Amino acid sequence: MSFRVQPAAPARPNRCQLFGPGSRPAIFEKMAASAADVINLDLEDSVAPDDKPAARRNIIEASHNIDWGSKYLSVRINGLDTPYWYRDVVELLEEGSERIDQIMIPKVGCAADVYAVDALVSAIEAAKGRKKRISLEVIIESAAGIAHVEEIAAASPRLQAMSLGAADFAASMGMATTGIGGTQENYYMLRDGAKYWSDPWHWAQTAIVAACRTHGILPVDGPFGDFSDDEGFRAQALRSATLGMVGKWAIHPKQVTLANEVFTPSEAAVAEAREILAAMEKAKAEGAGATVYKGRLVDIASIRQAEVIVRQSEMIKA
Ligand SMILES: CC(C)(COP(=O)(O)OP(=O)(O)OC[C@H]1O[C@@H](n2cnc3c(N)ncnc32)[C@H](O)[C@@H]1OP(=O)(O)O)[C@@H](O)C(=O)NCCC(=O)NCCSC(=O)C[C@H](O)C(=O)O
Ligand SMILES: [Mg+2]
Repeated sequence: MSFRVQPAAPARPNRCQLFGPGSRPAIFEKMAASAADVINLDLEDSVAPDDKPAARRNIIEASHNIDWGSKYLSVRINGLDTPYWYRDVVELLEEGSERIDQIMIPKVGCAADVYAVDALVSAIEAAKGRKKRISLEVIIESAAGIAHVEEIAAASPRLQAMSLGAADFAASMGMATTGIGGTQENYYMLRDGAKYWSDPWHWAQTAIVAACRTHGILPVDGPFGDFSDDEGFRAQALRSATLGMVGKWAIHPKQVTLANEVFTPSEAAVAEAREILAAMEKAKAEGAGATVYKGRLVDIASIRQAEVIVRQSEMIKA
C-alpha cells in the first residue's frame, strides 16, 4: 500500500439510482415508494427546454411535500454549457427544502466544472443558512470527462459519487452505436469463424473505478436503455459489480429490483467471505500468512477482498 492511504467511500447504500423526469410529478410518489437507495429527479435531458422552469417548481415542491423516507435525494441539473444550470442550483437551494441531499452534475469535462458548481452551492448555503451540506455527484459521459477522470474525482470534498453515462459517452466518443450499455452487435473478436462478444464499456468503467477508489468516491454504472431486457441488464450489472462498481441506474421501476439483487452480496458470498476470514485467523494463530481454502490459496490480500464483501453487506443491513 502506498504511504497515501486509500480513503473509504461514503458509507451509504447506493445499489440503485432511480431516475424520473422533473416534468412528470405524477411519478414522484411512486419513486419515493420504490426500493431504490437513491432518487434522481431530472432537470436535464429527460426534460424539454420549455418545461425546465416548471420542472424546477415541481422538484422544489416535491422536496417539501413528499415523504422521501431514508432515500438519498439527488437532483440532476443541466450541463454547464447550457443557460439553465445556474438557475437550477439557485432555485433548488434557495427554495428547495433541506430534504435535498445531493446535486448531480452531468457532462463534467474537467475539475473546474465541479469547482464552479461547488462555489455556487457554497455561496447559497452560506447566504441562506442551509444546515445540510449538499453533496455532489458527477456523470462521466464525454471524451473530455474520461480523459480527465482522475482530476475530476479529486475536484471537491463534496463529491460522493461518479457514474458512467453510456449514451452521451458513446455520442461524444463517436462510437458507432445507438445502444445504451450492454452488448453491441459489432464489437466482437473473430476466431475460426465464431464471434466472441467483448465489452466496449469496460475500459471506461475501470478508469472510473480506479479514479473513484483513489479518491474515496462511489463508482456507479449508469443507464441500461432497453428496459424490456432483464437478462441484458443483469449481465451488465454483474460485470459492473465484478469491476468494483457499487450500483447502477434504473430508468424504469422494473430495473430497481434487478439492481438491488446484483449489488447486494448474496448470503452465500457473505458466508464464504466470513469463512475465508476465519481460515486466515486460524492461519495467523499458527504463524502462517497464507493457507488453503477449498483447494485454493488465500493470504493476507484475501482478507482485504473478503472484508469488502462483509462490509458491503453490513452497511446495507444497517
Ligand atoms: C421510460 C419511461 C418514459 C417509461 O414510462 P411509462 O411509459 O409510464 O412506463 P410504464 O407504463 O411501463 O410504467 C409502469 C408503471 O411505472 C410507473 N413509472 C414509470 N416510470 C417510472 C419511474 N421512473 N419511477 C417510478 N415509477 C415510474 C408508471 O407511472 C406506471 O405506474 P402505474 O400506472 O401505477 O402502474 C419512464 O420510466 C421514465 O421517464 N423513465 C426515466 C427517464 C429518465 O429519467 N431519463 C434520464 C436518465 S437516462 C439519461 O439521461 C442518459 C444518460 O445521461 C447517458 O448519457 O447515458
Ligand atoms: Mg447523458
